[in-house]
Amino acid sequence: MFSNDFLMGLLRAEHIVVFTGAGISAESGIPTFRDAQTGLWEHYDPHALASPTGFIADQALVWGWYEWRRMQVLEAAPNDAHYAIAELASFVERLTVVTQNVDDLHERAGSCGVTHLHGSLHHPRCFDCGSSYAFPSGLPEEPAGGRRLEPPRCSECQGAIRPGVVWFGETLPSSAWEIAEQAAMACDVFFSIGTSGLVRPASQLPERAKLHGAKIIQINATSTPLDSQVHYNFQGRAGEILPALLQ
Ligand SMILES: CC(C)NC(=O)[C@H](Cc1c[nH]c2ccccc12)NC(=O)[C@H](CCCC/N=C(/NCCC(=O)O)S[C@H]1O[C@H](COP(=O)(O)OP(=O)(O)OC[C@H]2O[C@@H](n3cnc4c(N)ncnc43)[C@H](O)[C@@H]2O)[C@@H](O)[C@H]1O)NC(=O)OCc1ccccc1
Ligand SMILES: [Zn+2]
Repeated sequence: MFSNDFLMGLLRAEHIVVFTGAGISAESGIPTFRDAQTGLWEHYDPHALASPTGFIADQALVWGWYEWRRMQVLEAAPNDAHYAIAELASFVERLTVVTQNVDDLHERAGSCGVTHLHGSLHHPRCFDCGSSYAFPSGLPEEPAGGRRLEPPRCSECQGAIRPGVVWFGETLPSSAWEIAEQAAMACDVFFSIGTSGLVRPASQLPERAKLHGAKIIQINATSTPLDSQVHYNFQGRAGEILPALLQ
């Protein structure tokens, strides 16, 4: 599967960026955005739920959706793709993980300094004053009827607590975007793993890296707009391809 010059190129790399999307958590049982709307949430547009307008329109529906997703993440475990990335970091000089995912599976697999471009399910805050909110320990309460759950109230201003994620129409945390852009422009190898590459500005990172001379490697179960841009394209499941890389 991997040519010698591919492997030599990798081991000679000074700085590797690993850019991931929902596809890397699929083998941990976390539905991707594309197939998130299965069963319970089948008839809900994820972009509508993942937006300030969606929250203002129906706080309990949106909070219920995010508690359902947080429950899945708490009950899930990293898969071999997450572990392979954590292990790869020990073979190379510098490795930066940049993810669009709001789960903590990279960290639970041992990756350090993971940059979350779109926030995290584990850091909620007040919609009005921004004060942080600490979840009670244990699993989230099962939303009644599986969907609606009133969000908790802020202890500072009684405002509604919102998920600590970046919603559509919201700008990315400038510090996270800064780190991701700098890493993409400085790296010599850029992996794009498990992402359909349709959401901006994150989707601009691979081409930014290529413009600055990096070798672009895609690992994805299906073809994406990146196919024609990359130097190496491995179509398949990340949980099978990445561990094979380290054999
Ligand atoms: C949909 C898209 C067109 N929209 C955008 O890009 C918009 C900008 C925009 C607005 N209108 C537009 C019109 C045209 C173009 C762009 C826009 N972007 C924004 O709004 C961003 C904010 C974007 C962040 C939104 N938040 C997320 N997540 C957090 C929340 C939450 O999670 O609930 S995005 C969310 O969706 C994206 C899903 O994509 P993927 O991760 O790639 O997942 P997907 O399911 O799509 O694909 C999975 C892939 O894995 C593969 N796969 C599956 N299994 C495996 C497997 N086992 N192994 C390997 N691969 C596998 C599959 O084949 C598939 O290819 C991720 O980024 C994820 O984080 N902010 C912004 O631009 O601010 C400035 C601004 C402000 C005001 C107005 C204008 C601009
Ligand atoms: Zn508040």
